[in-house]
Amino acid sequence: MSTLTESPAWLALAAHHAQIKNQPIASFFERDPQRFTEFSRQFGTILLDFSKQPLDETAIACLFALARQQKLQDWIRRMFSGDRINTTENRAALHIALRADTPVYLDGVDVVPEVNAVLQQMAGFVAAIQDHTHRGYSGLPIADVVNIGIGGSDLGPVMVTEALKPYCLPQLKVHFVSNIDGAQLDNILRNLNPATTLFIIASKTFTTQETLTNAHSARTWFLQNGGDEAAVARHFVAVSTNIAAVQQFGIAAENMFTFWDWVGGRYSLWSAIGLPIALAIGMDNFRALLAGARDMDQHFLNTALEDNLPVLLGLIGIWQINFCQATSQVILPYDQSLHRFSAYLQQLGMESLGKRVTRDGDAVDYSTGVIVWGEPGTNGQHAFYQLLHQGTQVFNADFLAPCNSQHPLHHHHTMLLANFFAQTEALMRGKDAQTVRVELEAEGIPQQLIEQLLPHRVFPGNQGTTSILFNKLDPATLGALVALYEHKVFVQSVIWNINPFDQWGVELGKQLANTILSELTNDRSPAEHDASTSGLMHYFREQRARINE
Ligand SMILES: O=P(O)(O)OC[C@H]1O[C@](O)(CO)[C@@H](O)[C@@H]1O
Repeated sequence: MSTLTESPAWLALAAHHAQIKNQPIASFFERDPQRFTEFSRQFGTILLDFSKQPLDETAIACLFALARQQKLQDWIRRMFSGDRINTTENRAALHIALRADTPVYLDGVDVVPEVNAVLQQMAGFVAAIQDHTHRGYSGLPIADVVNIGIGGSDLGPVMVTEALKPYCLPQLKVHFVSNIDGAQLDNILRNLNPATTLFIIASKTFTTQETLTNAHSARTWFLQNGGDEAAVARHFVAVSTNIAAVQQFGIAAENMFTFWDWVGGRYSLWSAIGLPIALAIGMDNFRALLAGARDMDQHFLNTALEDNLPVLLGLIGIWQINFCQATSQVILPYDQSLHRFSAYLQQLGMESLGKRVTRDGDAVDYSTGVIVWGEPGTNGQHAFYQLLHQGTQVFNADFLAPCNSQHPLHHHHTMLLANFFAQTEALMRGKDAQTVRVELEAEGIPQQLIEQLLPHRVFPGNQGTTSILFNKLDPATLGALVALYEHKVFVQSVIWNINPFDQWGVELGKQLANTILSELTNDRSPAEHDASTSGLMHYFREQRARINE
């Protein structure tokens, strides 16, 4: 047994869970008419309601005791003060400095001036594109921006530009290419004019196979369709921490926006990786996004655990995963503009928390990160909610929605929210056999058929959900929501004693892909592969040869 699972706070939680696990969530409401007020918290315009979670006051108190036992507040302070808490890479995790307006120190040096200098550089570039000072090689204004990046160099910018569509400036279209599958790049390029297209090559390391391959193909397309080498500088900029690799690619230092090794890829949308966001929504709105995140940072740093939204969200997840045995976290935004939000949180959660050893390298004997998934409501209702209502999996669900839409179809928004509220109520209450029987009898269904149908029409309910309502999905609110989830992930990492800032698990597949690629391209006989991999490679070669005949 690990020190965590044998610790007093963990054992108290386990014992309390055994006591209350058979009490329906609905019964907590019957016993406590004030439950909604007591089990919800507000920060700014964000309301977090966890009253529909399967826990009571004692459970919450035990969770706070666990947080204290794991020294959560110390860890929060360590992150904010630039300690090298990413120990396997010997790096700080200072994404909070990207949105700070007071000094943040790394090794005794305030990093905020450097951050501001890059923000200034971004502002100048955004203004030059917008006011047409920066034009394409033929003198026409830039009309399309193509961001080439993957993972954290793609998901954040895509998610935010989609979420903030109402704030996007009409004269510029921003496109995203991430996949090594050439279909994505080809589909975008075939509709673009090189003379009016700007490429942003976004890669923290500038070594990522997908991004560099797409970047080279984009440059070839540019050169073959009217651009020349001298024009590349006007049409290609890079965002990276790796100046040497950027220059080697052929992009001059003055066309590069930098960031720092203390910014994890999945925490980087606030840095120059956010350049496509700033081009899409304008620099003022980008700064509002940063300000919203900063407000959440200050809330996280300075608020007592009991009223701290990221702490609460993280601890609810701990209760669900480690005590209720939830195996997935479903993110259900009732807002179509948040349609990439769960994909974004998937990288944030699964790269950060998909760890099997503690900070000290000992194997864990408790669950850590779970699968993160989801789609916007109401689409999900007609696709996978069946499993949520009547399947056998234990999951934790976050429902999110703005109280006010940004479109004029207000009655749609009321219907959308009615569905949100109905689903969380249905997941909690379920429908018992007696209710089903009465309904079927009222429909005049014969008794024998009622008995047959009954088990299929019963909903067990008692599924925990957290509801997050906010006033409107404006840049500041989105910034606060993303920071809320970043810090939630950090809270869970502290409880589990794992490092959320590395991602060694992505390396093995990359190494093997390089070996296999050279075997496939050079038609070399495969090295030591298993029979399945060799068989697949052989089959692929044969089939490809056949198509090319
Ligand atoms: O920005 P880069 O260095 O191209 O990396 C892209 C992504 O690849 C990963 O390293 C995973 O392979 C992510 O962590 C990262 O966001």
